[in-house]
Amino acid sequence: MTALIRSQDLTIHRPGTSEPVLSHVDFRIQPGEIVTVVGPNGSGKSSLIRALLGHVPLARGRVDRRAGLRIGYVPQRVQLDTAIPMTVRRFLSLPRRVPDDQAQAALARTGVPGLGARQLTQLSGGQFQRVLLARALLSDPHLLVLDEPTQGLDQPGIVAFYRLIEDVRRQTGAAVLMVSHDLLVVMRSSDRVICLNGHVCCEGTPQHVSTAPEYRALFGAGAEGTLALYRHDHDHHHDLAGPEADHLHGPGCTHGHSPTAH
Ligand SMILES: Nc1ncnc2c1ncn2[C@@H]1O[C@H](COP(=O)(O)OP(=O)(O)OP(=O)(O)O)[C@@H](O)[C@H]1O
Repeated sequence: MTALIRSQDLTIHRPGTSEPVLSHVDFRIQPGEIVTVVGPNGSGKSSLIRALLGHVPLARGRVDRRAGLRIGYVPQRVQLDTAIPMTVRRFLSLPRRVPDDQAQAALARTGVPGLGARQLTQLSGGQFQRVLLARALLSDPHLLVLDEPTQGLDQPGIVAFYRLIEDVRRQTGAAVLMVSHDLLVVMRSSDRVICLNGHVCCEGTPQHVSTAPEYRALFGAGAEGTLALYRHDHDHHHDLAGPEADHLHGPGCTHGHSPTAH
């Protein structure tokens, strides 16, 4: 298998119910690819990530991970016990002790050299995200998985963080799977974008997706960034001014298209 991770018909239910959170997701990520998952709140982005990592049970379908695959994961939320003082250096050695030179190299690579002695609670949001990324890089991963890595950052911080991700990909060759709400930056930085709303609504290269009329219908005319994400509704009809072939539907995609809708 050339893909690092592949899912077929991935379906997950809300725990203890038969209510689907995600249905029939066919997914794959190739070595070196940057793939970003976008979608409204509650659309199943984090659930997809967790299912691909094997952290939640599947109701149906399968996930295959390449044998020996090393993954560096930055979860959406990291609970810090602020009552326990912890330096960046110590944090980098959790759960596995790493030598000083590796810790320093990881911090340097993510643009925060010399922060080792700093308390975690004294970091800015952007510095903390970079420390999390440094920790994820310590295992020399084939695949970096980042769930909303730029939440809480301002616009320059977001742009700088994505630039860093691209640098890391270039330097290490690691593939990157990200969840993001930062549509404009996503469009610039990703090889492929997947739009979820309980199922795969559409996917493709950013260039392809951003020029498709269906993209404008999904994300707003002009695709004016983050706000546009909240304006689309996949279970409404989409404006169909172009060839429908430009808009790839996942299996189970239930929304219709109409030249007159919206
Ligand atoms: N452990 C859980 N128990 C019950 N429901 C859950 C659990 N985890 C997720 N869900 C539900 O599954 C749905 C998808 O949640 P998920 O966190 O995957 O969405 P998301 O797209 O990542 O959202 P956001 O953009 O807000 O982070 C939501 O309706 C959520 O309430």
